[in-house]
Amino acid sequence: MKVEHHVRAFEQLLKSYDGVLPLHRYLFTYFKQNKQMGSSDRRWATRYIYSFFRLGKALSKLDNLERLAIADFLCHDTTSLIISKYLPKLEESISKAVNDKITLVKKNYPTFKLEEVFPFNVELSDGIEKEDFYPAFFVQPDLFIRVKETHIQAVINQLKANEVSYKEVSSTTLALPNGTKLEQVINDLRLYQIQDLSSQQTGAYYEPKKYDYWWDCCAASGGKSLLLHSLEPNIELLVSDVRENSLSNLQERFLQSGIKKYHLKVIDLLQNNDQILHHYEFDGILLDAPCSGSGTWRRTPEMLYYFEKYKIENYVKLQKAIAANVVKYLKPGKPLIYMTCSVFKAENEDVVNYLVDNFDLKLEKMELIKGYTDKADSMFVARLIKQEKVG
Ligand SMILES: C[S@@+](CC[C@H](N)C(=O)[O-])C[C@H]1O[C@@H](n2cnc3c(N)ncnc32)[C@H](O)[C@@H]1O
Repeated sequence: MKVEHHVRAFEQLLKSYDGVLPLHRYLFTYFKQNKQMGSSDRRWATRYIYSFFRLGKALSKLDNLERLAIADFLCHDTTSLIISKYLPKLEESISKAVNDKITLVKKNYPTFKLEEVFPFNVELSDGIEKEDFYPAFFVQPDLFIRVKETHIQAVINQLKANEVSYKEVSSTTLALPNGTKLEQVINDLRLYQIQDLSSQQTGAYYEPKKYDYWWDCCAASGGKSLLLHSLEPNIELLVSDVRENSLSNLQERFLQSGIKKYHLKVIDLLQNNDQILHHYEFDGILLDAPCSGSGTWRRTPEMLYYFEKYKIENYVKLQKAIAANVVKYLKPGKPLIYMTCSVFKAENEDVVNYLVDNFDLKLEKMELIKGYTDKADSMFVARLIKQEKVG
């Protein structure tokens, strides 16, 4: 295959994509419409476009193909026709560690600035080390599954039988190579849940008790609810979201997991919901808020290229409004678990401070879970306790 062929396929794809749809969904339709592309074409085009976006806005004055070669060099340990043609001097270093490759790129392109990979001049949450955070964008995260402790050996046996490599992260978590077709390997869907490591780790903040009544108020397809349920199956649970189709996915997943007893409502938390909820009082609320998703952009690197800073403020408004609307349904002494998959302080600590300043809430603990050191997403989680009324 000729390099010109690779170049043409990449350029056409880049020109046609505008950042509106998530890239993986766009590619699915694009390849369907471009049936002349064989499986090898599709594989290379996918690799190149993802590599390209992982470079964010770094070296933006260079020609796109040279940028692509640099990006592909940083993201992969096997070479490509584009690297051979546009970056021959670095090709022999392809298998070096990412940080060594970054040093080489800096030496050859003195204008290369790592901070332009994540080009948002915005304060990050406490504890993020930029020297680890930025290079992580060149490394594809793993696929994580959550498994019941009692089932983990059965899952491992099936992975071994199918020669799928895995890492045991904990007694309930396995890391697998991204792109593993799990449904072809493990036929019993009840045995595992796909859930990022950092999402799983938020569970340490929930602390549900037997017979509690919990509300997952931005439940989407139920990832956090399923985690909550695995921590304490004897709870009553209300799940809600503004998007009805997400809740259909949730129903499907709950069914597969054998969970039959729960309440489900479509609720828009920007509206007054006293009519529907006036008699509710919860022992715990999970608020996994809509957010920029900046902690997950290693999986969706197109966002490094297309996200616009002004949107952060819109998310913050949404987060504050939703939180304000749910706190009143929490019993005194009980926790609101505020979560985002953002690394921006404005969506994390600043929202928590707003909640503490404006409502009867006391911060018990909060943390930015740094997935970038574990080939995972990053998540923020805070546990806030509603104060007992005095007098
Ligand atoms: C980060 S996602 C939740 C993910 C989910 N908890 C999980 O673990 O898979 C945020 C959710 O908030 C929902 N949302 C956005 N605006 C909302 C609103 N006004 N009222 C209720 N839910 C809303 C979105 O539909 C989305 O499903």
